[in-house]
Amino acid sequence: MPVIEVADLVKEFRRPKQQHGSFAAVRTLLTREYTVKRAVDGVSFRIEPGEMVGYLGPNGAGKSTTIKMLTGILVPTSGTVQVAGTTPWRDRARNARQIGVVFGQRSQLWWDLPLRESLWLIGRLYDVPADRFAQKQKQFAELLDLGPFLDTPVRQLSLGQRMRGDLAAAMLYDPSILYLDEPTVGLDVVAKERIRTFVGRLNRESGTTVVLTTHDLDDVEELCDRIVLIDHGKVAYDGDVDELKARYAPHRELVVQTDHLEGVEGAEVVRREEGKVWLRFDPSVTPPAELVAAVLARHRVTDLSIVEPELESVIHRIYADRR
Ligand SMILES: Nc1ncnc2c1ncn2[C@@H]1O[C@H](COP(=O)(O)OP(=O)(O)OP(=O)(O)O)[C@@H](O)[C@H]1O
Repeated sequence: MPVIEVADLVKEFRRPKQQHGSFAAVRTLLTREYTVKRAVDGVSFRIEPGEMVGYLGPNGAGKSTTIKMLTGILVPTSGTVQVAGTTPWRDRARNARQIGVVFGQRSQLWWDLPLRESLWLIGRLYDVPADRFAQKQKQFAELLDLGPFLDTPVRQLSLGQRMRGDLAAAMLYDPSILYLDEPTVGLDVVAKERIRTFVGRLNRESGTTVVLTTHDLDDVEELCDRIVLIDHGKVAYDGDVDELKARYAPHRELVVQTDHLEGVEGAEVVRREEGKVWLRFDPSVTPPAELVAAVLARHRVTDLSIVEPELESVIHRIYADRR
C-alpha cells in the first residue's frame, strides 16, 4: 500500500496583473485584475514505503510547490494527497510527526542556540522520551560527526555542519518519511558524500521513505532507483533511473587506447584523441562483450573502458526535446 498518494494535484497562484504606463504601481494595486499561474498542473504519483524517489525538474517546474503541499504548508487548488493516512494540510500536527523535512536553503534550528540545545528542544516538541533522545543523539553524533560542534551556536556553523545538524533534527523523532529539498546545495564533495551516506543508511536500516528534490544528479545517481520528472507542472516521466537512460540514451561508448583502429562492425567511431578512440554502440544490438572481443582480436589495445551515459546529459536531452 502506498505511503504517499497524490492524485490530480493542482496549485494555482493568483498574482495582481502588472499595469504599465503612468502610475503603474498604484494602478496595479487598485485594479482588481489577476493573472493565474498554474504551478502544479494535474500531478499524480504513488510512493511505496521504503522507496527513495528523486523529484526532479528545471527551475520553476513546480517541485517546491508540490513538496509544500505534501508537507501541509500549502493547500492545493484541487486534487488529493494522502501521506500515511493523513491529508497533510488538514491534519498538520499528525502529519508533522510522521515526516522529517530538510530544506538546504533554510534551517529549522534555532539560530542563537548551540546545536545541542536546538536538538533537545526538538526532542521536547515531539515528546521523544529522554532515553530514546539520548540514544538518537549519540547515534547521530557518531554517524554525522556532530561532536566537534554540538556546543556551537547554529549561526556560527559552516553550511555543511548546519546541514548535518538539520538532518539530525529532522530524524530525531523517527519519522517514517523524509523530504529533502536541495540537501547538498553549496556543499563540498566530502560534505555531500557524508549526507548521501547518512540518508542511504537511514533508508536501508530503518526503511525510511525518502523524497528528494535536487539539481545535483549525483545525489540521485547515488540514492534513487526511481525518478519523477516534472516540467511545467506536469509529470514528464515516472519510473526507473536505468529505464530512463535506456529509453532516452540507449547508446554506450567504448573507449579504446590503441595505436590504430579504423572501425569495428556494430559500432561507430565518434571521436579520436591522443591514441584513444571512442566507439558508439547500442548494447541491445551489439552486446558489449562481443564488441570488446572483436576489438581485442584485431588490435593491439593497452586499455579500454565502457562509458555509461551521465544522468545529467539524459535529463538535459529530455528537457530539450520538450521545449
Ligand atoms: N507564492 C507564489 N506566488 C506566485 N507564484 C509562485 C509562488 N510560488 C511559486 N510560484 C511560481 O510557481 C512556479 C513553480 O515554482 P516552484 O518554486 O514550485 O518551482 P521549483 O520547481 O521548485 O523551482 P526551483 O528549482 O527553481 O526551486 C514558478 O513559476 C514560480 O514563480
